[in-house]
Amino acid sequence: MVQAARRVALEVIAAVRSDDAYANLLLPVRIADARLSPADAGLATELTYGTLRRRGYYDRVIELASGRPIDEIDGAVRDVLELGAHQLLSMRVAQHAAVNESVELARAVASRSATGFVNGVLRAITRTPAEEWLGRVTESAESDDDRLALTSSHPAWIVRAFRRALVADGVPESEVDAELDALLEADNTPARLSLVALPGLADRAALQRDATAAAPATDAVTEPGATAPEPGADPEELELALAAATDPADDDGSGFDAAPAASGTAVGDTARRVPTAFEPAPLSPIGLVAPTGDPAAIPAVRAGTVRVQDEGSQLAALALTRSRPVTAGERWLDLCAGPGGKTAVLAAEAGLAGATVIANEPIAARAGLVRRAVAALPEPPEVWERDGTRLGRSTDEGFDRILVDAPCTGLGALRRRPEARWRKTPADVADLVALQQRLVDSAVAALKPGGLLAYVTCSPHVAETRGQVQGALRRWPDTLVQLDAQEVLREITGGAVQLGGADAAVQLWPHRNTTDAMFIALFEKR
Ligand SMILES: C[S@@+](CC[C@H](N)C(=O)[O-])C[C@H]1O[C@@H](n2cnc3c(N)ncnc32)[C@H](O)[C@@H]1O
Repeated sequence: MVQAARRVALEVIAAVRSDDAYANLLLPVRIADARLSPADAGLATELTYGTLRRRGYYDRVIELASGRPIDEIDGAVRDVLELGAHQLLSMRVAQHAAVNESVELARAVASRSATGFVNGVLRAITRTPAEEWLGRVTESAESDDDRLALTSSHPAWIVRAFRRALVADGVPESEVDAELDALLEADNTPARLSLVALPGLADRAALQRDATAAAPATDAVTEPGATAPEPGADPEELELALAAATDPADDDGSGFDAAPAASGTAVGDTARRVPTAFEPAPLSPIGLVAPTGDPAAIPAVRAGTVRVQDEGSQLAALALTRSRPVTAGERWLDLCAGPGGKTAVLAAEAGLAGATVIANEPIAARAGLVRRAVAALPEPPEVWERDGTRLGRSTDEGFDRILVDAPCTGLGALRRRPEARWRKTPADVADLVALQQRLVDSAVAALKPGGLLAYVTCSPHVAETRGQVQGALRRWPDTLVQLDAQEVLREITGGAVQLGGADAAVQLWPHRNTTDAMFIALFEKR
């Protein structure tokens, strides 16, 4: 009998490979189906996330240990080998348990001959210490970026894109290698749990009280299935999120930071543990962070007045709402709103200042998530389901502030989605850049003279960030003026934010700011 945690992990890893499943959506469902104990749920999460994140490295080790190119190994066998390699090289699992359970898994999912192969390869891995494997993998690299790609388990094109983005953000040549190392490492480290208290609806002190009240007296954990393993992951919402996430027009680069996919949080270590050690977020004036835990245990989260949201996303929304005082009656547009994380912040801020918000999201399932995200607001925003690229020319009334939180590669949020790095290709960048440009042009058309535009991505790729800013200023030389988003962010964070870049745009980084790598540029329409 294979331990249930390993079986669950293998099922999810296999579904990610063969059905393009999203681990952070599927895993909670499988954990609940298998009725895993909290300890096993934590183990299954570590096995799944760790294997998916580091599979690039494990594949090279498997090639070296087996003498076979990874592409020539059957997919199901490869899944088992990667899972076994993760236990042998990165976890403190007893070698015999890792090997024997892997052989049993191979027996269940592959041919009889595969069990011997799995046994042989994993035993070969055990004969060399983990540090030596690192040395052998490093030696097998053909260039510096190739070495970094292998050891940090990222595709080489992403390593190169990060290097260019760091340079574009003003990192001196002599410091780029160290920063790149730190950035890649941050992608392999689960994010802290990050929450936003919606302005006017919840406050940070109340949340800290709630969290303490919800915490059990001992270090107990909640029953599996008794609370949602991920924020808001009740079956209905999960279904919606799954529908949205599997929509081919979407992919996961679109920044699910407020829906169930907020899950890159450190659920692996202490799945379903009630978060207790809340602290005010270091940067966001409306944020809180906790090392780990299940936010669904907090009443305010269940009520929708407190939401899971990366701190960088909070700052992006606040950059638009707080860059200058709001005049009552202003009309705001969230052009690419799904699943609604930033809409909720915009709408809460608008509610306090007497502005109104319209949220737009063309994918119906994601528009549904936007409606849910704002359901706790006394006056929820109207939700449109239009193509944002055409919206600008087709609206009669203009808007005073527009957020373009553009569909992007999501390269800035890889720590939250363990498999995402293997799904992206350079070709995605070209398609998204063209779409982003059309969305910006549409937003400019929809903006009133004197209105504000925030262009935001959860990617640091230069073509999606500073390239888009330069393009917009080139296309709209007499219309757009870039504002100093760095100054705005310094103001919002009370000077706490550490920024690079000699220009007016903001690039946040996981290794520097402990946020996703959000990019924020602000413009005013003349
Ligand atoms: C980065 S996500 C937005 C995240 C969201 N602002 C939040 O904070 O939760 C980008 C969104 O743009 C949507 N999108 C894709 N194509 C679009 C289009 N042509 N017009 C408007 N939105 C679009 C995607 O479906 C996705 O929901």
